[in-house]
Amino acid sequence: MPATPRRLPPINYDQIRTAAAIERRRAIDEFYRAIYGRIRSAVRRLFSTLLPFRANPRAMALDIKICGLKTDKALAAALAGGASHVGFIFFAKSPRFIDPLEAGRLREAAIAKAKAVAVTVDASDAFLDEIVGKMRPDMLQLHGSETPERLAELKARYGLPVMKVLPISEAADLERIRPFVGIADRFLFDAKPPKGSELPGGNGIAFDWRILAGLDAGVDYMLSGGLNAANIGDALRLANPPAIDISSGVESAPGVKDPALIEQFFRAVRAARNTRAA
Ligand SMILES: O=C(O)c1ccccc1N[C@@H]1O[C@H](COP(=O)(O)O)[C@@H](O)[C@H]1O
Repeated sequence: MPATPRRLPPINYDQIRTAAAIERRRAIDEFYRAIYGRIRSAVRRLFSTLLPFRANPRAMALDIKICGLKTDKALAAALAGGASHVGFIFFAKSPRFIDPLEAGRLREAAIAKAKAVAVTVDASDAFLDEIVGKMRPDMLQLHGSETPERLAELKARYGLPVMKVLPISEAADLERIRPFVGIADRFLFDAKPPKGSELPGGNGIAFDWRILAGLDAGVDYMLSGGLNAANIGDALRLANPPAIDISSGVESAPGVKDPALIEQFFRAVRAARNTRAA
């Protein structure tokens, strides 16, 4: 009997096309993986070269807040000097108190130049509503005994960043940062007010800046309290803060800002920073 010719299985072109497509995809993936790997190592090499320059983020920018502004001239001097923040005081007993509507008028000049900060002390919701509505601050400074819960409440209510003030006189006072970490957007360290003072801030009193030298570099804060043109060099050298805040040090009398003193303060800051950079 003649052998029945063996029939070859039909060619499955779909299978061949699929296998070729898979192979092509694999080759393309391989190619991109190799390129991606090279780019990643190049970027890593670049960053490790730059790392020493990133080691001290505080060596770069310095925010400067001029606080307790009440006049166009003082505000103009603060902006001309390069203030990053301008502060308005909403504490009735302060000689720097300003009406929210007037602060709202003044702050217009600062738009796109400096952040406008509303300084409040254990203010009620009603007063804060008025301040936020009339002045439209970029940030709230809480200079009273506000709790972390109150901070969270205010952040949710107004959608604004909050700066919590902590009075400092000894290293142990820095422990009070803890409950506010992750809630406060920034801290402001001020001296404790003298006994009997009606003002929680704006007293022109400094604390020992060396206390801040060992602070974790991740803590963002403003150094405040008794700063002036004569001592700012020492303050920057001893604490190396990311930001500074000044009020009575640029006044000719309580609540009276002096544009010439504001200019002099900025000059002193620049001189101190140039000396340190040299
Ligand atoms: O300045 C005030 O009158 C004031 C009132 C209530 C709360 C805070 C106040 N001022 C803040 O304190 C700092 C430090 O002031 P200084 O430089 O020691 O005079 C000031 O910048 C305000 O943030």
